[in-house]
Amino acid sequence: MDIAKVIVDVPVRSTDRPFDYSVPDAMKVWIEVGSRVAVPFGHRTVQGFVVALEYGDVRAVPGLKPVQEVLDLMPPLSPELVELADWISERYACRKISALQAMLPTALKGKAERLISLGDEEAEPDAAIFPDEEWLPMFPGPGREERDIAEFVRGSGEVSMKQLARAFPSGAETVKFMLRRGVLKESQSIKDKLGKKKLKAIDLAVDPEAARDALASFPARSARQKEVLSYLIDLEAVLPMPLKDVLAALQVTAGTVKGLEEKGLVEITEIEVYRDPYRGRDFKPSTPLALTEEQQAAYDPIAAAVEERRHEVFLLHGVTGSGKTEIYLQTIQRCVDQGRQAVVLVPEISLTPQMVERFKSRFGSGVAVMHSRLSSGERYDEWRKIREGKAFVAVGARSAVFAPFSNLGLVIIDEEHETSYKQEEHPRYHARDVAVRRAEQGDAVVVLGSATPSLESYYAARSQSDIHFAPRLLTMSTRALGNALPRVEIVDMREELKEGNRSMFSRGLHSALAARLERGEQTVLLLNRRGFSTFVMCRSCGYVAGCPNCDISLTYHSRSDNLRCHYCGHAEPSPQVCPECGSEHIRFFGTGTQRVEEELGKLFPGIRVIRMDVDTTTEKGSHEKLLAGFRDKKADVLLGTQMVAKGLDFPDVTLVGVITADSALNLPDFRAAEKTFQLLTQVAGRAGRHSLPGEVLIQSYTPDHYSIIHASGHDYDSFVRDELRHRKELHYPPYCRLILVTLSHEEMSVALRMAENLALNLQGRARQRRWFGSLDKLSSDALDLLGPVASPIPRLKGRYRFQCIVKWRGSIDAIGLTREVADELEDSARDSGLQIGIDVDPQMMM
Ligand SMILES: Nc1ncnc2c1ncn2[C@@H]1O[C@H](COP(=O)(O)OP(=O)(O)OP(=O)(O)O)[C@@H](O)[C@H]1O
Ligand SMILES: [Zn+2]
Ligand SMILES: [Zn+2]
Repeated sequence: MDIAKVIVDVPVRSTDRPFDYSVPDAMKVWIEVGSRVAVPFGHRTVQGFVVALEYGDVRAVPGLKPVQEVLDLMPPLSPELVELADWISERYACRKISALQAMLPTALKGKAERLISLGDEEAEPDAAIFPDEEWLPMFPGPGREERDIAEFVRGSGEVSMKQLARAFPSGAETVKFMLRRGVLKESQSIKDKLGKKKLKAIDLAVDPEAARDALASFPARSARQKEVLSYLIDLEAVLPMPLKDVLAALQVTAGTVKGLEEKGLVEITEIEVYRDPYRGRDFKPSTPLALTEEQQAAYDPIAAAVEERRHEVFLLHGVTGSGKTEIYLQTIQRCVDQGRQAVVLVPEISLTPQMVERFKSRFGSGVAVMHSRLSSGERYDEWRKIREGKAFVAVGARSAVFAPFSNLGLVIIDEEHETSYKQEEHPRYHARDVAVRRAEQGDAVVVLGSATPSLESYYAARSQSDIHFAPRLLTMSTRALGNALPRVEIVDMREELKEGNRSMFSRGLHSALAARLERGEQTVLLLNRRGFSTFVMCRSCGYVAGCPNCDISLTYHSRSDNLRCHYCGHAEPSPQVCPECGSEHIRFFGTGTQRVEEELGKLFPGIRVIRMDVDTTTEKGSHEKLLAGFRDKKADVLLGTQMVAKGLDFPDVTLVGVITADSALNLPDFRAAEKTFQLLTQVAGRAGRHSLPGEVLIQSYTPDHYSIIHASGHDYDSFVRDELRHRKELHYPPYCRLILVTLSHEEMSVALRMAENLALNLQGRARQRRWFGSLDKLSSDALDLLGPVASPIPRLKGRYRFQCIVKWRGSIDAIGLTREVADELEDSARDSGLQIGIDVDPQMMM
């Protein structure tokens, strides 16, 4: 008899381990490692995942409960993904169940449902309670209701508690009474949030010969039926086909088909269909381009590793427009030719239709797309296309790293420096590191591509001594189409102010824009909004509208004319007068994209602007519409936030302007300079990509900052040199690794005490193990601790927050130790409402 080890969906720490269940004989063939099952847990039925199967003597384990149900015919996870989940839970100090669930589409997050069926035969309603039919009118009370309920349940065999409540809104008492007496019984089952989409289809019920015979003997008045039948005979090879297609093609009604069905000539069935988010769109097929010499030199080693099925990580450092995408496409082809599959990760915001099109054009319907703007039904179906072997390339955001391919040969991570590859909620994994781990398991190749590689990856490639992985560096320093990188000019905004220009546009940017309008060329304007918000301030007394639950200012939303907190969702109407001093001079501040748009309208009457930001891209497909409009030259300017900086390839864009380059430089984040450099380099790369030369203007209040100077010179190497020097001095990655521990509690004093407690315990234990010490000596194992200090957002959703930062290096198990100390503290403070969050390799320091 088999024993299944199951991780159950009960999100508390004490259940964060496999539980044993016996496997009933009838389920044996269906249960595998990776199966999703329903199991009894306490008094409930919960969903779980089989992480191991063992042969054992079930009789030796008294009280072992059986698996109740196998939820899918094909296990949604492979043994390889189950193993990966285990690695993630250790690497990122998260629960196993949350790692497993992160791998699946939400549609498969089943929840228990209570089902009611008729009870034992003996408990059948007896005559005393169920009055005879003729007496019924005289017994309108519980007896009658009980009979009706029993009939209702008998009719469907099994009904959910919900259905029952809907049919008998006031019958709850009676149902309870019946359950107690055993007339009804309750069971639980796991129900998925979403099913497969089914469509009515039509098929011949007899073989084509017989159908043809029937056709010959049809009465003349059934012309319509005759028409349908001969249509079906002609298309016999593609049956069953969707019923609605037949109805539409022949302009007949369902009644006509029904007639044929009654004659036994056709049958109506159901077929499963995939919800295709790109349905009805034509993708022009594309063929491989002849590679340039530089591309070839980068392509060869990647292709060789793929060919030899050898695990290797490459860092493809190629300037904007160097043709990285073509290399991705051709290496994927190599991988697919071997019968293996490929995953392409793209940051969520650059997963534009233009990007998807490049892959669909080359690989057609073999491409599955996974990102959060799809409906959950579409996402589920794209996922199934992969699981069922109908797709061989998955293009998607972060979570596509879990695409359920059976034989993954290549993972490409475009814009590998993007912080969005780190998930900011549980499980806090980094898709790049997960990809490397997954590729290691299956002898697959990883390509990290970027014009501005993250310092972590670049340093690892250069020093070949990193703890995560040591990629091989491939460099492309020229553009594929042979044109030069655009000329970049820095504009000192302090000078502008001195000379009396108070506008947000410098004179230089103004005249460059005017020239573009004259020549009919296009402009991309970037507003670096990181660090900016459109908050409401009183100009008389300085009052700023803040969130009552969090220590941050509220953001103004013009659409709804209200103020909202981006952290807790609190919303309130925007004030007409200042609540502090009563002044009417209260209005929203900060350089929002809307204000830039207004100003543009004033400076250049009639200018056509497409604005792209969180406000204009919330609707499904809006992103795409805006970009298509710009491509079709329906606008002179594309104005937006980070979204406009990445991946866009428009031939007529000859000017890129950055409104304020340095808004993010002063954020409390040690990566502030790196992010500024990356963003500026990326957006500058949008200009002059084709035949027309490009020009870039960067407006700045700190024009001497090295991140801005080096971005203007397209000088990645110098930037890295300067930035690494700072990181080394201050002991930040890549010279060590970080763990951010955040403690929160409703009472400030408790939060602080606990944070101090945690810091002391951590230090003490690190000392015992002789880990605690200075990070100055680069070669040794070491751990250091910063804090506790108040978090950059000191209060969130009504909870006070303190943080400690663990800095560590070497082969010590700092993650394990941090988790151990945090767990103990949480245990000792049980029921006090203390929450501890652990973020390994944090990307957001807030
Ligand atoms: N071998 C080639 N022959 C001709 N054209 C090419 C070749 N490779 C790439 N291109 C073209 O060069 C342009 C830039 O290529 P691509 O967009 O792939 O660059 P990239 O490195 O991904 O840029 P970015 O990092 O800025 O997104 C595209 O228009 C592409 O079609
Ligand atoms: Zn005021
Ligand atoms: Zn809030």
